[in-house]
Amino acid sequence: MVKVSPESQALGTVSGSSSHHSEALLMDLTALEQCLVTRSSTRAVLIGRGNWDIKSTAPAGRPGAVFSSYIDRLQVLLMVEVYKYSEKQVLARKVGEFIVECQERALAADGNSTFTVAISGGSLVNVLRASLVDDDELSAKVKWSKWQIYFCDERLVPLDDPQSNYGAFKTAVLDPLSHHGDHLNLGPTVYAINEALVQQGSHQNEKIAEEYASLLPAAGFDLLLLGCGPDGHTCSLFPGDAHRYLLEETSKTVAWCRDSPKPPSDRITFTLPVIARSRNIAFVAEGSSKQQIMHKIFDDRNVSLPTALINASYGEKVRWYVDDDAFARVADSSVLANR
Ligand SMILES: O=C(O)[C@H](O)[C@@H](O)[C@H](O)[C@H](O)COP(=O)(O)O
Repeated sequence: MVKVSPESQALGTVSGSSSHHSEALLMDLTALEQCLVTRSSTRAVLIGRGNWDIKSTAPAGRPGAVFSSYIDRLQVLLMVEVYKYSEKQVLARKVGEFIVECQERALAADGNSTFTVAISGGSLVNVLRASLVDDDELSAKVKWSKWQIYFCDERLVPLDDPQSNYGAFKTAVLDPLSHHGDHLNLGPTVYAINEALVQQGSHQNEKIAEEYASLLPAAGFDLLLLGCGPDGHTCSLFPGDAHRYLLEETSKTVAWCRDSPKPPSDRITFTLPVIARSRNIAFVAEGSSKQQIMHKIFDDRNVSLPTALINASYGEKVRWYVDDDAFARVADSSVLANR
C-alpha cells in the first residue's frame, strides 16, 4: 500500500505486468472521479496529488492498479511546458527552432542518419511553411534529405483532394521547396497513404491503416507535431463514446477512424501506443477558437479529452506552442515555460 500526501509531487508506484508497451490506461472510477495511470511493462505510475491507498492487485483485463480509497480531489500533475507568444511569426519561428533542435538531437544519436517526424493536418502546415520554408535563417538549417515525414492522421480522400493532409503539406511545404536550389533533388522522404485503396469501402479502409502502420519507423518517432481541435481532439482521436475504441487501441499503431465528427468522415489515425513511443511531442494551437478548449485542457485537466490525456500521460515529453488568443482563458499559469 502506498500513500501520496497532498503536497507531494512524488508519484506512487505499484507493480504490475503486461505484455504491452508503455500506454495510458484511463480508469473511470465512478465514485472517485477520474484518475489516470500510466504504466510501462513492469510498473504502473500514479500521477496525481491527494491521499491514495493503492493496492497492487490487478482486476481482469486491467493489469496495473486498483484505487481503494480517495480523499482529496485528484489533480493530475502536469509536466508539460507551454510556450506562449503574441506574434504569429515569433510562434512559428520558435516551433521551427524546436524542430531543428529535435533534428540535430536525432542525427547526433548513435548510428542515426534520419530524422523521423510525423505531422498533423489543419493549420499546422501554415506554421511549417512560415518556419521551415519562408524563414531564411531557419530553412538553411533544415537537413531535408535526412527527414522521413509521416502523417499522424490522414483523411481517406485522394492525395490531390483539397481535404488531403498530404496534399495540404505538399502545397504548403514540399512544392515551394523545389524552388530552393540545392534542395531540388534532396527532398525529404514522405510517406503517404495508399491512394489506390481510398474510397473503396470499409475493408479497404482497414487495409490502408494496416499498410500505413507497416511503414512506421520501428524505433518510434523523433518528433510528433500535433494540432488541437476545438473539441479537444488531436490526430483523429476524438473525445466521446463513439470514438473511445481509438483511445483504447493497444495493439494497432494506426487505426481507421469512422464517422469522424470533423469531415471527411473516414480517416486513419495514429493511436496512443505511437504517441507513447515518440521521443518529443509538440502541439500547436492558435486563435480565439481554441480558448474554451485550452481552459478545459489546462485548468480542468479533463482527461476524457484526448489532448489532455496525452498531457497527463506523456507530460515530460510534451510541449505546447500557443498564442495569447488561444490561451486567454487559461487561469493556471504554472505550465508556462516563458512566464
Ligand atoms: O486532419 C486533421 O483534421 C488534423 O490532423 C486534426 O487533428 C487537426 O490537427 C486539428 O483539428 C487542428 O486543426 P486546426 O489547427 O486547423 O484547428
